[in-house]
Amino acid sequence: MRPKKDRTAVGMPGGVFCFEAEEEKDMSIPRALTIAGSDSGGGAGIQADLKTFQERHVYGMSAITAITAQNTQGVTGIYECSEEAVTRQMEAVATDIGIDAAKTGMIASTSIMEAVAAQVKKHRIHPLVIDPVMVAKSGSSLLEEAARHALKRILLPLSHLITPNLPEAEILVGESLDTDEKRKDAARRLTDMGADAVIIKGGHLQGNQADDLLYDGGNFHVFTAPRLHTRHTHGTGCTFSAAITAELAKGHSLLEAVRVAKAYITEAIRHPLNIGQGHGPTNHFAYRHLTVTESHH
Ligand SMILES: Nc1ncnc2c1ncn2[C@@H]1O[C@H](COP(=O)(O)OP(=O)(O)O)[C@@H](O)[C@H]1O
Ligand SMILES: Cc1ncc(COP(=O)(O)OP(=O)(O)O)c(N)n1
Repeated sequence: MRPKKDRTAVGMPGGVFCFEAEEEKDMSIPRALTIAGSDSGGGAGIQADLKTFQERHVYGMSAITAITAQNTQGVTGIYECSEEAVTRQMEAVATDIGIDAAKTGMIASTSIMEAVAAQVKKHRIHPLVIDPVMVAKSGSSLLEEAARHALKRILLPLSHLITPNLPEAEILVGESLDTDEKRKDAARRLTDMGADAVIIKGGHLQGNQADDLLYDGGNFHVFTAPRLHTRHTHGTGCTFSAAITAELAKGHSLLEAVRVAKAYITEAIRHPLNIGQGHGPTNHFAYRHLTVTESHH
């Protein structure tokens, strides 16, 4: 929710920066907040989220929950922020700038989840996308074991959309999800636990497709894409949930937001940057290139 008092902004008419000092304008650029961990390698977490917001033409803000020392090969250190630090970051942006949509990423402990939930309620932050980050693809745990239940109890009921990957969905419902029917049932159960909608991502599926299953509380929708054969998939989940959040911040429907986000992440994986020696990051320039090319035809 945005604060009621007048805001001022430097404008971006037509996507071009404009430095008009004499007249302060409210250009109403959508604003999105990411509440997540920092990835020093720039591939996942806060960095992926802010890059995605920027590419989707949304003003990005951050509340950092933890600092990770991380690169394309793995995580070598995790330094959690205090509850007060997280609270103050959220309070600062909510009371001044305003938030049209927010997402969470790595929130490692129950106490930080509680601090985040208190701010979400206090400032009526909505829509909220919960990416229930548990384990990095490199294998490092990003969520304390004890906090898995807290995630269901504290964050899930606040979510407009929860975006588990397959292993995360299996942990949340406590069983293996090796068929379409089981995945559908899991999605229904996650909405019963309090999420408005659920998308079980298909990046970890076997086979030639990376299809994502969305349950919007009433109907199922499948967002399809061919599986791209690359090891450069660091930050795919963060990028995808950030793209959904950006489109929701613009006021788009959930279905439209997921449609755009699926196209964005598919292109970001299709054109790897080949950065680092391990699992390289998604390419945030790829979709821009695609849309520019499209507009010339
Ligand atoms: N190899 C791939 N080819 C095409 N799409 C992929 C691939 N890996 C992941 N995706 C897509 O990226 C998004 C993030 O999914 P996933 O990788 O499962 O999340 P996470 O990073 O949380 O494990 C989903 O839309 C998924 O279908
Ligand atoms: C700081 C931080 N947050 C989240 C993740 C997990 O990112 P994800 O998009 O799920 O992709 P992988 O890193 O698992 O490839 C992270 N690694 N670091």
